[in-house]
Amino acid sequence: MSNCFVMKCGGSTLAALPELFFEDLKQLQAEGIIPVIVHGGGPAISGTLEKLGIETEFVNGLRKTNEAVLDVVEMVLAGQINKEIVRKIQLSGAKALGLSGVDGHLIQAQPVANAQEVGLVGDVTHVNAELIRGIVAMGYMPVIAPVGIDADGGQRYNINADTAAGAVASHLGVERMIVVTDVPGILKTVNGEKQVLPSVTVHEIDEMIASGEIYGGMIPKVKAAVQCIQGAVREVVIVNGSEPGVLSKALKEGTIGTRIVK
Ligand SMILES: Nc1ncnc2c1ncn2[C@@H]1O[C@H](COP(=O)(O)OP(=O)(O)O)[C@@H](O)[C@H]1O
Ligand SMILES: CC(=O)N[C@@H](CCC(=O)OP(=O)(O)O)C(=O)O
Repeated sequence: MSNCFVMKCGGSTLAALPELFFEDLKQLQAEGIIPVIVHGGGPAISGTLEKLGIETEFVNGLRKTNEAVLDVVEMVLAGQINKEIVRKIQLSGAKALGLSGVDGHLIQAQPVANAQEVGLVGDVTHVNAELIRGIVAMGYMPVIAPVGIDADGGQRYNINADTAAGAVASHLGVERMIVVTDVPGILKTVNGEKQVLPSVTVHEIDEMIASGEIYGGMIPKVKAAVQCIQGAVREVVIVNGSEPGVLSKALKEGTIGTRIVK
């Protein structure tokens, strides 16, 4: 789908996204550059778990998930956050349709390799790209919450939103994925100062993970990016959502954020 791009919107930045961000989305759609949105919501999930007195813990960036945690993940991601994003897009005047990976078997998943450690966390095995194409053809922006379902339809899985977005981008065959977060790109300390890297290679990413310069929530982003660009996706750009006109700049000018290229 050469006219589509996948945008992953992180929980870290959702509350800070200015009205202009949604107007930018609408403008892109009007120009025929169609966003397919996959969102996170990690901080909101943690907040609700805390209110409910349910303990939460991360192992290598993945939330340890049991059935009680999964209920909250689904409620917050597919309910609260998904509808909040849909409302904001609709307020900008564009058409959006929210759904989770469960709807129409949109994101099929299986347990991750370290399921014994993290529980009901999923890896994506299949994406119902036809459904996404159908929604886009009807003039709606798909807004996808990263809850997956197994092939039988009996088991839900919590999927890291970066991983889910990367899988959607790969299965859809888009050229670009934009990862919207709360930092202006991948930062590296040069002469004692943090600088945004305009672009990085897979080799540099490996080095930065090994040295600890890429850590925490940036790890699933770069891993999803590296996996994506092995296939049809040409580049992944990491940008800060609160910067004005960030999407247009990333898509049309290429002058913002960090680009991860083949
Ligand atoms: N090298 C790096 N450059 C920039 N941010 C980094 C780096 N390594 C780790 N991070 C962290 O990754 C965070 C973004 O990931 P995360 O908090 O999971 O965001 P999101 O909710 O958008 O997925 C940044 O706020 C920063 O703390
Ligand atoms: C397995 C796993 O860790 N799932 C994530 C899903 C949400 C997410 O990834 O949100 P961000 O993009 O805001 O980090 C979680 O439970 O927090």
